[in-house]
Amino acid sequence: MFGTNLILKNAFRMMSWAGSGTKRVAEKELHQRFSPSKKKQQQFCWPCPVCHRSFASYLLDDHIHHCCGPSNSLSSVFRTSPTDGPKLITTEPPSGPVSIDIFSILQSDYDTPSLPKIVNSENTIDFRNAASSEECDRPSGSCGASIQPDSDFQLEDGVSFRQKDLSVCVDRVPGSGNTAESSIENTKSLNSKLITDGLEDMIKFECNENKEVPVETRAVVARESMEQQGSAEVLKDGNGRREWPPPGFKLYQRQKQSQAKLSMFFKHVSPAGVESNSPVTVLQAGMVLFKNWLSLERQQMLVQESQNVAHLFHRPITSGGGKYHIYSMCWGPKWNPKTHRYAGVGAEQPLPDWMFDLAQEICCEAQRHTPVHPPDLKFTPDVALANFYPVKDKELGVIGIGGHQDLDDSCKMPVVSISVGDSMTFFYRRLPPLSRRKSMIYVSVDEKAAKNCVDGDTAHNREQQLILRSGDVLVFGGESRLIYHGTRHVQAGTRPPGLHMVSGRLNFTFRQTDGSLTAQHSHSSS
Ligand SMILES: O=C(O)CCC(=O)C(=O)O
Ligand SMILES: [Fe+2]
Repeated sequence: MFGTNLILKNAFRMMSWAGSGTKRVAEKELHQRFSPSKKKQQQFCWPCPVCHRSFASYLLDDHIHHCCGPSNSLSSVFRTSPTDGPKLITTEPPSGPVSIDIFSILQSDYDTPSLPKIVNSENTIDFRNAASSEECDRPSGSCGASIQPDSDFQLEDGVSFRQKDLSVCVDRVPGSGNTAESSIENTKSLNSKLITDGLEDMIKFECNENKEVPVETRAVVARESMEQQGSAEVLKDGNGRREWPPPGFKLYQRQKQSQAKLSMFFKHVSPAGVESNSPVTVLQAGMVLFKNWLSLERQQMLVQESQNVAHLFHRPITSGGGKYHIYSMCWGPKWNPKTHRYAGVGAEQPLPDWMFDLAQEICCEAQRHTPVHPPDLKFTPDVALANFYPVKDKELGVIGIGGHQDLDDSCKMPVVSISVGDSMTFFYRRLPPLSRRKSMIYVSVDEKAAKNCVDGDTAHNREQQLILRSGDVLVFGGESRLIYHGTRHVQAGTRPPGLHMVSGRLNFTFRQTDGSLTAQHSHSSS
């Protein structure tokens, strides 16, 4: 729509190991130069679900033990029952024991973030400064490596791995423009391929039939800026055994491990979410994240506004006739949950002025960082959609919104999204994945980009994930207005202690309809 080419040219840049010009530096020196300080290793923190203080991931387990007593007592911590209808939100401070769903934090299942693990077993992967990109979060700029399983497979985004290939992933610091230099110790003859993709560089070392990644291989990834350097080490035992699935990976469907099926195993094992430490991050053109932007007071005001209209929250109907596992309501034009259409006349619930002002203020701020709308226009939101995500519950099943594009409203204007309450993972891609493109109507900002993507999923279209916490604000417009996005796993007990709200997450999205009041709502089933 804005004539933007979404395909990153030269996304796959071939780098020959032998001819890459990578500086060979003595191993010891590499260690000193590229191993991040202890402080950096500790950068990635998780909040304790009970006291909400943050701890380095590897300390959290211990802390929870001290904070809540022995782990068996945690199992008796009560869960909140599913909230519904008018009882959606409480303005009363919680009394009695803090309500947490400790299992969703401590246990790793396919839609629950696994705590980062640093595995040092003999025959598997030893991450010098972080964990594998596929299994958990890494501190920004760090890297992880993994030896591939005993069969060929293809990642969802079309990157294929042959047996024994090695991959090393490094977070990119958004906006830095730096790409990684790579080398692999002990190995002179492996081809390496650099796959650059938004937030991440992945270096794939290709083995051929005669050459495989030798025992005790050290892959070193160097970056131009010292800040972003790191190293990862991959160890195999003398027999070359590897653990399958790799630590932290979960096979969620036991099927014949054909090449096609293997890719399914990797579907939900990508990091639980990229956590940005900086207050403002331009994630890609037209998409900006403001961390902890909204004061607790204004978050509480949004909770209160939702409380005032709690009776209007309903479970929207999916296109298949089922019900979403979330509760929604809409300020502005009346939105019909059955037809997924705005009624257009007679606002059922007018958008409060202060919320309008807030959305406009955020949009102006976003526009200062990246174009989220045409410069000659002003964002005048007339719709605010509130979604309430209860914590995961047996009855409701998996909570979240499946991948979709927001097509109901003016695509010239951005979507301004505010998160309040428990944290949740937000995933996005530039276009729907190939598998979904066959079954859904999708829209691309740029015809050419869509055409280029038609035959496969390029690394450029790789899924990215964010953890949206209470007070975080995300704006997507301009070139990112039609991102394919959705939400998954609410992290119970992660909301700020001062926020008087039951477990779960509230999300507010402000949009401008521009009279396009009959467009079909595009949510897929959750
Ligand atoms: O909850 C969120 O962060 C996203 C909600 C969303 O995508 C939508 O309402 O269309
Ligand atoms: Fe959406």
